[in-house]
Amino acid sequence: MAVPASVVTPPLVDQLDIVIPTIRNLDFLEQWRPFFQPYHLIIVQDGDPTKTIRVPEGFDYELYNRNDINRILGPKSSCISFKDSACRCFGFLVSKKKYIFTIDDDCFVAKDPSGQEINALAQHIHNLLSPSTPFFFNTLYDPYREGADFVRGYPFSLREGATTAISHGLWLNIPDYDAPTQLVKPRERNTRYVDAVLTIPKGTLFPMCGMNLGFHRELIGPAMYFGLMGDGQPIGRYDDMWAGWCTKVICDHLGLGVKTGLPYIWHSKASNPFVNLKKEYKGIYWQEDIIPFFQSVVLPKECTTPQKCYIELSKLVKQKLGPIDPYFEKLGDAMVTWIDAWDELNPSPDAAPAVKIESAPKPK
Ligand SMILES: O=c1ccn([C@@H]2O[C@H](COP(=O)(O)OP(=O)(O)O[C@H]3O[C@@H](CO)[C@H](O)[C@H]3O)[C@@H](O)[C@H]2O)c(=O)[nH]1
Ligand SMILES: [Mn+2]
Repeated sequence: MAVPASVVTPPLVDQLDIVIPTIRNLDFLEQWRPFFQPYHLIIVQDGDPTKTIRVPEGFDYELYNRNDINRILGPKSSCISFKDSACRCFGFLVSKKKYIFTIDDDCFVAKDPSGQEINALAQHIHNLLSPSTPFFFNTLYDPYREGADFVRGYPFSLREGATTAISHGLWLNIPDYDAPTQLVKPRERNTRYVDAVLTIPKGTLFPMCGMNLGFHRELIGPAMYFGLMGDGQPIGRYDDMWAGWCTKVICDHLGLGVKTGLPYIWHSKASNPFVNLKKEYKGIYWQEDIIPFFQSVVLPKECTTPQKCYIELSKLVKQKLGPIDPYFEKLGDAMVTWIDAWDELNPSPDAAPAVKIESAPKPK
């Protein structure tokens, strides 16, 4: 007998948090209510902490503003950006769940070509719970998808695939273009719905956008730091790019998979290209050196956890990118602070307690 929809437990409902960075209101949640309501939200309020962000009724959430970040992290709060969507990584830090889905507050429910509303969260969960194929490219796309498989010539020894660590979704309407592209193509809209999920091959970097992103927090969360951006920093809007480059080289090293493609969201708001250009221009120039750096990264085999990989990467960032600009020295140090904060808030089960637990008073 079919189980009524009302009693079907949504997938990973107790193992996944939804992280939303915001400087606006959260009315967009009304459209996502059918898909998001069963899940716990972590809202990271950026900008003025005295501003009240209204959360629609009926959602289970925790909300953190800058005062909370400073209170919880103390001096380590210096690694969390202010006045940039990079602040979202604080939500990754304080979550206690196995998976994260992060979405921007100007991203709405999109429709597939049949007119069906897309449950982006469900698709990310499917992507994360099914293997990736980073070691050998399957030309029929996702072989684990209903109605597809591995094609002739695909080694059987590789068909088990790799555990998926990241699921990178895309956007209809406003594409995530950089400022120069936005300036020359102000009216371009993405209307192309490509019904595919691809594994990004091992050894290949990609420009990770943070607006519609799922990841396995336990496997790669420590590397999902969105860097030093926004207020007081020489660069902005490279938060997700930085996290994507760091996580991809670490996923490659640890044998984890990264997927891109479905699901689509409807991205509604084009940010100001002139403001974006001011934030991005150093990144556009620096990335011509940053990319070759990440392409050259080789992590030692002793780096068996994302934390160890990340600390090793921070040393290389300072050593190899520091000569470009003192910013990278600061960023390398902030990467270490991030890991310290991660380990403080997420002590591993076999680690010594983060704080000394006073021995219980002896019975009289
Ligand atoms: O100072 C800020 C600015 C924004 N936010 C929140 O972050 C997301 C994204 O903001 P927005 O939609 O205005 O910017 P986009 O240009 O569309 O974002 C793309 O560029 C990346 C920026 O690095 C971002 O991840 C991409 O999606 C919204 O939720 C804002 O409310 C903020 O917290 N602080
Ligand atoms: Mn946006």
